[in-house]
Amino acid sequence: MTDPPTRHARLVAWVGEVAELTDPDQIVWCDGTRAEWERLTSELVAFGSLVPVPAKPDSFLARTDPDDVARVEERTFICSADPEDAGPTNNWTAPDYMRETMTGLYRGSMRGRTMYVVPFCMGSLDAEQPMFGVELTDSAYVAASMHIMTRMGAEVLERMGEDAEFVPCLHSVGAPLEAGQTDVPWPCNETKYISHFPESREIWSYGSGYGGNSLLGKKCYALRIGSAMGRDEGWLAEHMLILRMTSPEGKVYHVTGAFPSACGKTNLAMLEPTIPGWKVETLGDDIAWLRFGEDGRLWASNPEFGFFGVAPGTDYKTNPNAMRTIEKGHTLFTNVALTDEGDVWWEGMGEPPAHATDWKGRDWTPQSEEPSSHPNSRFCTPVKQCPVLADEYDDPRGVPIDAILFGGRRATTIPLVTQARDWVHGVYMGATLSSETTAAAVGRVGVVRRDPMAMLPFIGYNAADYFGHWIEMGKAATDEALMPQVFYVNWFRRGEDGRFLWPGFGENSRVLKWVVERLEGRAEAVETPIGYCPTPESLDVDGLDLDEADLKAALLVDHEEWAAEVPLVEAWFARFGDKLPATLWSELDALKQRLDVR
Ligand SMILES: Nc1nc2c(ncn2[C@@H]2O[C@H](COP(=O)(O)OP(=O)(O)OP(=O)(O)O)[C@@H](O)[C@H]2O)c(=O)[nH]1
Ligand SMILES: O=C([O-])CC(=O)C(=O)O
Ligand SMILES: [Mn+2]
Repeated sequence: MTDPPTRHARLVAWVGEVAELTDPDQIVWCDGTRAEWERLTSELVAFGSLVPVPAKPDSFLARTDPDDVARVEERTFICSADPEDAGPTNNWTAPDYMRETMTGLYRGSMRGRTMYVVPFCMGSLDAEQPMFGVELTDSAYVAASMHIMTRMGAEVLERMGEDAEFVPCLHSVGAPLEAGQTDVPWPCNETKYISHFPESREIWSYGSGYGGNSLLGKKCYALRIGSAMGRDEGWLAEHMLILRMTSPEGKVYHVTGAFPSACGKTNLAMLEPTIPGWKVETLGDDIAWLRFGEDGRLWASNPEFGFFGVAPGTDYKTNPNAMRTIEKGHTLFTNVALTDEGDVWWEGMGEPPAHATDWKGRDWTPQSEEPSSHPNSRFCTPVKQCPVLADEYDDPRGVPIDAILFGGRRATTIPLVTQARDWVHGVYMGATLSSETTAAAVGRVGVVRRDPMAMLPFIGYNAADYFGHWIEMGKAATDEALMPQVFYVNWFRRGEDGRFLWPGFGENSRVLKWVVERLEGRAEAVETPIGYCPTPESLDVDGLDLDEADLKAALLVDHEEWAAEVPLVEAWFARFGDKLPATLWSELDALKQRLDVR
């Protein structure tokens, strides 16, 4: 075996230990070059794991095992020393027990395969303290995806020097190959573990090749381990898009938005405003790290280098900038359909082709009973290809945040937009956020659950402590007026006939405009029991073909619906016992008084 291309002794020792345990045929240190990308993708094509997408330059399609299509929340663990530190919303297992169990699974698990060493950095390499990680994986699909999703390779290794801190991320698909055994296109294991050790800042993943379970810089590091780091160090790791909005007068605002998986982050981040003179630029579509700047404001940066976006529903009408991003090629698609012309297709992308090959590799026509693409099918594409990417995407400081949006997918109750009265009320809104479940995680779809700050599956510690940390961030501000204003949005309210009341997508720029005008103290609002809501006149609906009754219904604060919400919030808060910050109970009490319920 060739010498490792680094003098980082701890890294070399760890790679050696893992190789000893997992027994790969060879070790490849990834350098992140174009040649390496070509090698990885052509090998994957040769093995049948990737199919070329000839209609798009340098693009490929992966079809996963039909049972390995989404994050597995049931199999995701926070292995803190004390179970209290995982809290009631996480699966907890004692770290020693988890290490023993998974060591058993990893023993020989890379046999017959290559172990890729992927040095990566979440966020800018020029940060004061670059956030390094190293992923060891036996999946070439993961190594290729990391090329897109992260800053990685030889330059990262170089910057790590001889002793930089890094988060060790171990990943195996759990499918060793015995001599003579032929491989399958998508190796994985029925047994899956996505484990996090917040105290030692380590990630161990086993059995799944699907992005959310295997691209360990993303949800595992940047959110679960990141949130635990943020608790200890005074910052926030959040499931948020970041965008810049420029008004016709040239005033610039930065907005983050926390919506649960498959609830509209990527779409809002790349939005094309329908109102004249306004401009939106993208900074991030999934994860934001929020830190105080020297000016006392909260600054947000996106630690990722690629988009891992939901494919279905994406087209030139809904998200033209995502289409333009993938049109440039260099994109890995997962579980979408392939047309006879050699292009990708999915539900919601214009007219269906007369014939295609579906995500399971079967013939598909518009008459087929099943959709052509998995509802959680994805595109993985470089941020740099986004035509509306803001220049600051690589600025280690990020951008100063003016407003934070919380949002969910709720058919009822939650109005189009509500402004919080103050920071603590905003934290209450986030802590009680609810949404219908989606295909982004394995399990039933369409069930309403609390998803605090859209972080339910991603908080790496006790959610009650996390709420406390949010409240503390407000207190830590030199002046609360410097903190972002908080808004609660819902693009997904439905009429009695089941259709969406609000057109959404580009039209959401109208809501952003109201948000900006509230920041400027210009837009009108009515004070309701749940916060400040737009008057129908204060929302710019010029040129919008929208029924007046629908608009009213989208904005409605329905007393009965909110009264019905109260016991659900009570039950949710009760789960945290004494740990729940008392101020959140006070917020609920005040709401009950305003609603006149007891
Ligand atoms: N009706 C409606 N649907 C939307 C809107 N925005 C997004 N969607 C749809 O919701 C689904 C998910 O949207 P995304 O923007 O990919 O959601 P996301 O939050 O980025 O999802 P993850 O990447 O899983 O975290 C897609 O099918 C979109 O077409 C909207 O404003 N209105
Ligand atoms: O993590 C994933 O699998 C994809 C994603 O962005 C999410 O589910 O929020
Ligand atoms: Mn997304």
